[in-house]
Amino acid sequence: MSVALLWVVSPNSQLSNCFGFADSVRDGSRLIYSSRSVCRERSSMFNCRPKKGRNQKWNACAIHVPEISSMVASTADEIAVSSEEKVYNVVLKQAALIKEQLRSSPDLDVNPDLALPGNLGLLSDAYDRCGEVCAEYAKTFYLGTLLMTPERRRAIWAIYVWCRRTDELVDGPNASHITPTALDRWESRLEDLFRGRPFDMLDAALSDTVANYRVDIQPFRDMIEGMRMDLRKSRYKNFDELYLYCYNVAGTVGLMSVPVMGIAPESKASPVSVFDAALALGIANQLTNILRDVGEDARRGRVYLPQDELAQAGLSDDDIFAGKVTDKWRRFMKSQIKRARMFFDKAEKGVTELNAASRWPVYASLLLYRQILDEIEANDYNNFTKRAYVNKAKKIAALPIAYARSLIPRSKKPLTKV
Ligand SMILES: CC(C)=CCC/C(C)=C/CC/C(C)=C/CC/C(C)=C/[C@@H]1[C@@H](COP(=O)(O)OP(=O)(O)O)[C@]1(C)CC/C=C(\C)CC/C=C(\C)CCC=C(C)C
Ligand SMILES: [Mn+2]
Repeated sequence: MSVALLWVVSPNSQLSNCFGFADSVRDGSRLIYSSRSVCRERSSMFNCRPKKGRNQKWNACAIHVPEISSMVASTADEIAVSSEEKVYNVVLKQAALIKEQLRSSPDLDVNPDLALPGNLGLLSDAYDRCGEVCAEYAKTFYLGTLLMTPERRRAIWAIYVWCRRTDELVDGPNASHITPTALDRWESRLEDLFRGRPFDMLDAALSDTVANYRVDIQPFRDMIEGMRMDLRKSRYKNFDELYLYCYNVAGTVGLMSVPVMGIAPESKASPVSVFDAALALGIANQLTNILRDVGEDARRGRVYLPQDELAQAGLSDDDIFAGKVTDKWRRFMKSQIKRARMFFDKAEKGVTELNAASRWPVYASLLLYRQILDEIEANDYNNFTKRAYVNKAKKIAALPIAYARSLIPRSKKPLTKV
């Protein structure tokens, strides 16, 4: 006989609340847990974790938050490890690396000159080239990086360029020739550059960056895994699967960036909560990207929206291919937008914990990307034939707002205490 332990860990307080035990848990008429099967509701706002009781093995935890949760179900006593849990383990590892660094050299978050002296000129050219690529592909973001210290700025450019090149493998002009083997080769190049053996000058810039900052290889490997997912998959069963994809292709960017951007020395937030906020920004951006590109992706035979949520809304792939904005579609989109906004809200709380000079580009990208959701609404949810975009005037207006917000001191109530 198994029971459900209703366990909620609030991400903002790290307080755990046990809500009690049950044989079955229902949300209205929907059974979300029964003692005969293990069903776990996942949510990003509430970390549900299984706990062992004194005599009982608690099989599940459950709390239903319809807008942000999805279900991972398995049979018998086995507990399926959700994507959120897998990703959270990566977050914990990144936070541990930063903590270790703060312990060993609390005042020095950059180890400035690990580069070989003879190569400094070449290295500087390599970083300059990264800056040029960044300016070409992401002008606003590039402008934002100019406020950062020169060391941080060039390191972020190097990360940007590696991410852009990785994305181009599956999204660029040669995408149709990209095979899993090509991605394996890209991954061994990554391993090499982390060992100080870069393949080309752009890799050399990243090689130098990862030698100078506590940047872990795992998020980079995971991004390549996201690209593999794009090669083998064009449907996502539920939000759990989509969450993993979003982590791989975008949440990873947040995890790579925090060690370079730096946590403010006066921050009282735990490194875990800052990485968690960075992860949330990546997830929010990717969810927004998916909501913006529904029509475009469908024309490439891809549907990133969770299949189970579509079905619950009475929709199917055919409705997406038909591309008709109906009330059902509007309702569905409203709930998807709501979830994306929740991730943005979570991310926003973390921005002020970053080093002051790194906040502006992050805030700017958050405000600009979040506005795409407003534009989808303004288009009456027609993301089949209309591309939601933020016009130049709105973009320009967002920049001083982002700047002003990045100057506001950290909130008195930190994300989570250390
Ligand atoms: C300040 C800032 C934004 C820093 C990030 C710099 C950086 C290294 C960016 C790399 C971005 C990149 C090229 C990712 C490859 C995969 C990809 C294309 C992801 C999509 C980006 C949007 O790009 P676009 O609109 O051009 O999409 P299309 O290719 O046209 O479809 C993504 C949607 C996600 C990118 C993810 C981020 C920008 C997350 C950034 C998070 C942080 C910097 C963490 C901030 C820290 C806290 C505490 C909030
Ligand atoms: Mn897209």
